[in-house]
Amino acid sequence: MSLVKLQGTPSCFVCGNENDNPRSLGLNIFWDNESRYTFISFIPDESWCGYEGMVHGGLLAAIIDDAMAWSIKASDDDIYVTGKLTISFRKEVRCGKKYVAHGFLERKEGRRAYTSAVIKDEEGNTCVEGGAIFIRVK
Ligand SMILES: CCCCCCCC/C=C\CCCCCCCC(=O)SCCNC(=O)CCNC(=O)[C@H](O)C(C)(C)COP(=O)(O)OP(=O)(O)OC[C@H]1O[C@@H](n2cnc3c(N)ncnc32)[C@H](O)[C@@H]1OP(=O)(O)O
Repeated sequence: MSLVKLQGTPSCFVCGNENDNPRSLGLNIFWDNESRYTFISFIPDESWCGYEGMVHGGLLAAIIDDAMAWSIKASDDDIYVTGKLTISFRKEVRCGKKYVAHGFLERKEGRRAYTSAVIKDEEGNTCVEGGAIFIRVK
């Protein structure tokens, strides 16, 4: 496995930088050309919570969305937007613990790109599963 750091989008809530977006989570996105997975590792802090100590599901959806978007972007210069996002929260994600999100491009059909993603904890348990249909913008 050889991970390459992707550039991110400066203004992005997930992968931006604090100069362009002070509210960005500022997460780094990596790409493995062998497995064709994206990798986003993160340790949520208390400001990410909904219920105390439990990370907000909407925020996890944003990370999953980005992990999948970059699995397309890693090999395609076209612009895609999220058309449909599905998500299953299998196990709670806790503040202060380490997690990794992976995104994967399953296939393309016409203007659609079908993707999947997971968030796992350090023990390898799947906490969140996601899927999306991205649409290539004309
Ligand atoms: C200096 C550095 C610069 C670097 C730059 C790097 C670039 C960045 C790269 C990577 C970063 C990624 C980080 C971001 C990640 C987050 C992404 C988001 O959150 S995006 C925001 C949320 N999404 C929206 O706001 C979409 C809003 N919706 C729309 O705009 C339209 O509805 C759109 C474009 C999706 C479709 O509209 P139509 O009019 O163009 O096309 P129609 O004819 O409706 O659909 C085209 C095909 O797509 C299917 N389709 C459309 N919507 C669908 C849906 N919801 N589910 C399934 N299929 C759908 C249709 O059935 C049709 O399929 P048939 O061609 O007939 O086979």
